[in-house]
Amino acid sequence: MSKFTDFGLETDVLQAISQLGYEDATPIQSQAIPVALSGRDMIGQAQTGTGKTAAFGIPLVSKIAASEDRIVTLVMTPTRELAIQVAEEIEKLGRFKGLRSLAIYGGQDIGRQIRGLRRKPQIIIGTPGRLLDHINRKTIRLDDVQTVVLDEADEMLDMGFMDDIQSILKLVPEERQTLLFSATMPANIQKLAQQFLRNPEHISVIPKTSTTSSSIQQFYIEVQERMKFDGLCRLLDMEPPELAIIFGRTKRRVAELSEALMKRGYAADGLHGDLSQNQRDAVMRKFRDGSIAVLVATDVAARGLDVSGVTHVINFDLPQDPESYTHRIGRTGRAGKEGTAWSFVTHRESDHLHFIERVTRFRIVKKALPTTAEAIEGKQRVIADRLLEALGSEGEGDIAPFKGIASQLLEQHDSVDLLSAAIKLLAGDKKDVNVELTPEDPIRSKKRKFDGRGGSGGGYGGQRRSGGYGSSSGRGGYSGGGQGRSGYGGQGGRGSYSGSGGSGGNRRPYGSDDNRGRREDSWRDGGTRGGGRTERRDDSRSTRSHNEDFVNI
Ligand SMILES: Nc1ncnc2c1ncn2[C@@H]1O[C@H](COP(=O)(O)OP(=O)(O)OP(=O)(O)O)[C@@H](O)[C@H]1O
Ligand SMILES: [Mg+2]
Repeated sequence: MSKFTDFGLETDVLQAISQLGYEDATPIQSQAIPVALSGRDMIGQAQTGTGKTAAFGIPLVSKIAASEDRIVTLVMTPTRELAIQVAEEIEKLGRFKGLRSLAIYGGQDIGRQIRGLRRKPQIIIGTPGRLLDHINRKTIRLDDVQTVVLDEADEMLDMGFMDDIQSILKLVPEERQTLLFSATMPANIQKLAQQFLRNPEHISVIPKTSTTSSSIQQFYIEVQERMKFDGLCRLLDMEPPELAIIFGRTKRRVAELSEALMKRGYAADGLHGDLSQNQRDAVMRKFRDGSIAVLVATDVAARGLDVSGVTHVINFDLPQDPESYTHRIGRTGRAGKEGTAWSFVTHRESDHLHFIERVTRFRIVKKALPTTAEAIEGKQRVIADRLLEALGSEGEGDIAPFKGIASQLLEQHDSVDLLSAAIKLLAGDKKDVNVELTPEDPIRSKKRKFDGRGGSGGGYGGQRRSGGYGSSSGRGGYSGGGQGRSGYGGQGGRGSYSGSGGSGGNRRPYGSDDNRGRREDSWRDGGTRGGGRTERRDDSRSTRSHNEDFVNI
């Protein structure tokens, strides 16, 4: 564990860190910041939610002179939401130095971005497609870039951004520093690193295998496909989340599911790649400010998103890969908080679940589908709490104006009957509202060679936290005092596995057996030439994008 003052950072940067509420560096920050400051290339791996953004953000802002008026730093992220979020954190870190950063992503008015570029930002945070658009329009030049960060690099490859990343990096001077960060390090990352990084330092802060404390409790429920929706409603009723993210496999699935939840009275909305960027931004805003409690999303929300207060992640559909599972559930249990992850597994998918368990070395505990009685009880508990809250601690609250009618009603009716009727109304039960979901096929397990002993072939970073925050076990055990946000614990071994179809660094080939295939953002992010999905490319892959199945997040 280190103090931020140990790194010899400027006062302006230290002030920004303290304003963010960070007291001590997390383990990945402790290890990565000095290396990144030294100018070396680096591969950084640490669990979800442990502060990787600041681990590269702090050295980035430290290295840039306030007087600089060229683009000297380029950060690439796989999704638009992540570009926005990382840009916000970097903006905050560079604020007192007066640095300027700009997010560049598809779906946003390019004119607005061009105006932003006139402010001469030193740091650009973008998705590869739109970055290339700007490069081609000559609105962005990369000749002066000294540092490149690839956040969630494996995901960018999976989304089909390899060619774009290569084209972009070719335009960045070879004399540069390249940093690559992710929570998971599948095999294709090694390949990318070999190509683009020079003698990188590997920093890996991942916990030892453990069956004990974890900040994320993980459960699965075996359920028939047609029972999933009712099961989900029962789960949400039994264990009402503060905020929950529910992952569905495809855009259609997410659209149907979010609509169905709304019909049943849940404060939900959907996030997927068929929405306009304005709609996507609006949904994220509502989720961040708590006006919706349930975000239903495709894997577009699986990576990097940091929303505080997410208590539950629910895999309505299992993800294709163990990495995806790790990233999805990592949307909860962040920055020292606890979280719960549930996964629905159809009978035919149980092998796939066990594959995920084996690779990630998570313990995912089987639970029964909540019963209707448990759901009702959970819901009633919440209503009872709301009633008591309205009553106020002194028994007064703001209820005085209602007392007259309450007394009148009580003269005519039994008090228990009356209160029961009030609870029934508050429950707003809409379980008779008819909803329809198109059934999904079970996911097909694409088992890969798995080597649980760990090793050089791309160590897999599990999410399991051996010591949790404030742990005294494990290197990097950390205990935060005071009012700041506290840190992290645990470090250790890892397993590894290697992909079978990893040629060209893409683990998800476009073959017909893969119902995920190339993902939406890779098409959309360049979409300034008419906004269509296929405009950007005329190579053979474009044709596939006509098929919804290949463009589904
Ligand atoms: N030193 C720190 N002390 C307390 N909180 C921190 C610290 N550093 C970062 N955080 C907070 O931890 C949360 C997670 O950080 P971040 O999003 O960078 O995680 P990450 O490791 O990139 O996760 P993911 O793998 O999901 O992308 C954020 O809310 C961030 O503000
Ligand atoms: Mg991150």
